[in-house]
Amino acid sequence: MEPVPIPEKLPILTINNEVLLPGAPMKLEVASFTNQALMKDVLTKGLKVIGVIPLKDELDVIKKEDVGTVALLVRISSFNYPQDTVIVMTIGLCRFVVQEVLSSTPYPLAQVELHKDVYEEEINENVGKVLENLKDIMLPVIERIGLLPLQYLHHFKDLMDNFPASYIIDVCIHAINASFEEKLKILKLLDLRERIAFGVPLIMKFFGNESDIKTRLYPSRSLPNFPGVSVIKFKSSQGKALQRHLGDSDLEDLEQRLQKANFPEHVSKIINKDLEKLKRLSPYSPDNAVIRNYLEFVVDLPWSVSSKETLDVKAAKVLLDIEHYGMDKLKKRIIEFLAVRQLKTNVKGPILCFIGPPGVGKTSIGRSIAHILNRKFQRISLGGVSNQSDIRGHRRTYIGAMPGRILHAIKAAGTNNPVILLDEIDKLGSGGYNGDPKAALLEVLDPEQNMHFTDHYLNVPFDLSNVTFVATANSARTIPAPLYDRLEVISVDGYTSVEKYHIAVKHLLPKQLDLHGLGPEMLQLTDDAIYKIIHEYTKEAGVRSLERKLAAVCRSVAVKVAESSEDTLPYIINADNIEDILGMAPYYGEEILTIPSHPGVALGLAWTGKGGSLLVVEAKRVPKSSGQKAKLILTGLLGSVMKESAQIAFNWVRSAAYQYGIVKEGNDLLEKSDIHIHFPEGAINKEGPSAGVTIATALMSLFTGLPVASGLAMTGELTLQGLVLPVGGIKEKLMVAHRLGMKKVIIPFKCTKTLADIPSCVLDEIKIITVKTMDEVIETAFEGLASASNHNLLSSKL
Ligand SMILES: Nc1ncnc2c1ncn2[C@@H]1O[C@H](COP(=O)(O)OP(=O)(O)OP(=O)(O)O)[C@@H](O)[C@H]1O
Repeated sequence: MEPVPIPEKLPILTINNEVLLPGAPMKLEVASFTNQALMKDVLTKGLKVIGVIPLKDELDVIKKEDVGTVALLVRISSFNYPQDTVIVMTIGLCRFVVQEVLSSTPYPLAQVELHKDVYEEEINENVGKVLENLKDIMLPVIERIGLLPLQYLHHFKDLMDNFPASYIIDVCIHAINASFEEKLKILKLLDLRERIAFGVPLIMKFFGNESDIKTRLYPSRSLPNFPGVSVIKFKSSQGKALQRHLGDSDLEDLEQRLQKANFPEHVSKIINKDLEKLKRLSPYSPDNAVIRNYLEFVVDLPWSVSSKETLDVKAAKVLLDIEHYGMDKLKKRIIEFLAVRQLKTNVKGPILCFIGPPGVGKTSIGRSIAHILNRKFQRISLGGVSNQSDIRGHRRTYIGAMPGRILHAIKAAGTNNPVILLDEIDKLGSGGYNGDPKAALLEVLDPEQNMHFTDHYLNVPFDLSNVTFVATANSARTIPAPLYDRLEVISVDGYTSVEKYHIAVKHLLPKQLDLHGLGPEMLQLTDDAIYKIIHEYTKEAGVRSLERKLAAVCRSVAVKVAESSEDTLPYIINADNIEDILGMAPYYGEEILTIPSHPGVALGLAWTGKGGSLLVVEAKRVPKSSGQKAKLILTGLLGSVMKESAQIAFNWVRSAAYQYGIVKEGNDLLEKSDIHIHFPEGAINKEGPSAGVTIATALMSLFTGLPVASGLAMTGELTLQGLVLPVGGIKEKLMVAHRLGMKKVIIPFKCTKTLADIPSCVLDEIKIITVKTMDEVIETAFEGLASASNHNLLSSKL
């Protein structure tokens, strides 16, 4: 085998908290920008050696006289999931000293001088003896405590024989896992005698029993002196021996694993071909790492490993109740889904898709399904995935090619029948330059096709028909239509304060106490403290922020418990002292918003993927510019549908103005001044038709000068005829109205049936008024004043 040429100009990889010593193997994770740039060049130019310099601080730069180690690159693997990472397997060859830094971008390049250690025939007999003894002592210890990875241990003795004896001290220091500072000092000591004098005590300290090891190391004299040490030469062929050994041992290991794996027939053929090719390739060929990574991925895939499914519907009910509070409708549907599976095992059931706001337990219900079925669970986040290759992998011809997320998840699960949760399916990006991810996902979800799913990287079909897919989304509106067709959508609603309280007490708090090593004997939260967190510290449909706040309380109390004596326990957190931990309540007094004191203001209810929210509508007359026509001005980051519904509401009011006595016959509202309608929280996108009735009510209030009844909110689409059409998200809207203490809510008549889903505590406290027309809305909003029969009364107010 050819010796490795070591150039005088070396590209430099910098590392922190670690030191690569000559003779020692090391796995380096390359993350920094400059190091990644270097690895790119290594891959494209096929470099075999680089320089590695340890830096104390990430921000340090390399300079003249720095000492580093020439590193032989044994293997490079790259991953882009879950994030871009390159892992490099290296072995230190010899020390070098930087003579000049030639450039620093995109990565440092330095003129170096290789350090020639003293060795061989000229080495003093005493030094040689010490090193030999050290080797004899260290070998069994290294073997016993597993200080080196198994595959290196195997050839450790051979390596020691092949390497210059001067490396023994370096390898031993590496093996005893000395501190960063100690290793750095060893690296910088260019004189072998000094290295031995500094290193041997460290090794003795590691063994603990100093006197014994000292006599074994130095049988003839108490301390060595090192006369006669002179120059030695580094033989690069010695590095080769090391590389060869490492390469072979890995290959043998891989071959054995491939033989043991239970591949389907069509896969075995391809694997054998690749394995033969790998054996023929030089270890320096860039193809070597590519084929090796591929084979390692293939062998790790669970071709024939599956979990044994246990399904007992009765037990499933109990488990669902233990793991989740409430969610009755959802639990019922899951039980039906499971019951069908129990009766007909090979059924290609629907793909359940849980739709609801963040933090309502969609992911954790998916985990429970896996638990019930006794299968492994994996979650794939589809948010922002815009390339087909994310799902289906890259072809192996690309540098840094990777399998797709589906096979990654299968590999991580270790079984071929896990439950895979496709999270945020509504956030799937639309086709990138590399193909549409939707098409790939459709194939994954299609029971007719997914038994032959072909990932581009794997390049042979993998059977996905045993995988149970479950999906989640925040809103059904944005799920691509072809995918929506394959899903059975189940909505998971937000929680009322009472439900949140029970979830906190039964699930979130015990979980957080456990995670922080606390028990109820150390920390107790009173009910009013929990309600205060729910009402004043969080504003959400789910319970994610609530869980975070409870974690913050546990963290803070954990510190106090650690510092205090037992007689001060338990810490009782109540509504008064919670501010000491969580700071001022951010949503304190939010209900004040719900009192529209000025004419021209009305309160609507909106619904987004994040849950329900209050929508304030403000209308005002403003002087028009002279000589210009009066106009309608709309502001508040509105989508096109919302702009249109504002136009409809305005024109309805315009046409009904005479009937309501707002203008005299033949006059128009838009004659004298501009009308400005604004939707506060102007930085938040607003879209949809459901604000129609609210806008019309705000305008009626403006033109009549009558404030809208207090504690009233509304939702409904308005037509030009003045009809009120049904809208979505009624449950979420009523929940937010309840949270904010609203007394009355107007909803379209056609939404009456959705009231069956609303918790009784909400219906008990809010009066629901169902309407078919805008006239009925006005009747309620102005408490009877605004009906046509009050024509004259209104006219007199103008
Ligand atoms: N009904 C419930 N009973 C017990 N715990 C719950 C319930 N609902 C939510 N949780 C807990 O709330 C936390 C957040 O839930 P999870 O992560 O499943 O929300 P999600 O709906 O998947 O949110 P996202 O859409 O943001 O992914 C988890 O710790 C979960 O266990």
